[in-house]
Amino acid sequence: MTRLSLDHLSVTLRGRTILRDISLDLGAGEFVGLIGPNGAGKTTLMRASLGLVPFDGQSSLAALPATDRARAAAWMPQTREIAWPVSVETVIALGRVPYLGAGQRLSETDRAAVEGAIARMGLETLRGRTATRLSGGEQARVLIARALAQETPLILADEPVAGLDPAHQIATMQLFADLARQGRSLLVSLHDLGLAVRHCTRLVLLSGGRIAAEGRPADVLTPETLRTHFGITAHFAQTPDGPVFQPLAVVP
Ligand SMILES: Nc1ncnc2c1ncn2[C@@H]1O[C@H](COP(=O)(O)OP(=O)(O)OP(=O)(O)O)[C@@H](O)[C@H]1O
Repeated sequence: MTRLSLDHLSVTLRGRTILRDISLDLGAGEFVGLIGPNGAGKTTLMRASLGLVPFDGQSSLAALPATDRARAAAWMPQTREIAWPVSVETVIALGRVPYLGAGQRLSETDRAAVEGAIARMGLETLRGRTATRLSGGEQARVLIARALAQETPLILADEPVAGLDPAHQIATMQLFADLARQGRSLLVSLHDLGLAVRHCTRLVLLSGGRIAAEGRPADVLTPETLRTHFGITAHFAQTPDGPVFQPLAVVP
């Protein structure tokens, strides 16, 4: 089952071509890591997929009416700003808005989704706190919980683990991998290639606005790819604890 289908998608902003001819399908059960150097076009690709920036070509998601889109995909943007000084619980409950009629209160189902998201992100002790007064990493976890509460088949997240401490980074990546195993689909941009290699089912490498490589993590992060697109060398080994990836040096 395809959850997102991009067909020859291109984006031009202020006369500059940012993305060229991107075709990509995301199926049920896939946890796809979108990787690439700064400015490669990762954010733009996710925003265009959602219909948040104009594009040429096709996005199955952007083609949906707004309410259907909000029930099909949850979006966690890179900017973590929470605008209003409301409780953590209230921010997370905003994930249920796509299911509520005008003025309608949360149903039992909505409340269960909010509770599930709070538990999954370990936010029980923060639920009553004012969201704007949390640390950056805590706010990020609240916004991931809001996306989880939306209970969509597809989640798009822009650098969701940036700024989280190691335990929460690993826990969040494991949670995403679990969601994929349960049949959900995730498209997540990541700079931490070590986490990407360990947890993603597929990597898509964007470079210069094009897909430069895609496939199983070990097949994408070759020495040649790392040198050409990231300008680094790295140590990459299969170990009894799973794949281990460590960037080593910048290529002169
Ligand atoms: N509104 C805009 N107008 C003009 N150029 C833009 C606009 N938004 C993004 N760009 C440019 O598009 C390119 C891709 O940006 P994008 O944010 O998609 O990259 P990214 O891969 O997510 O980068 P990073 O890893 O640094 O977050 C950059 O060169 C950026 O300057």
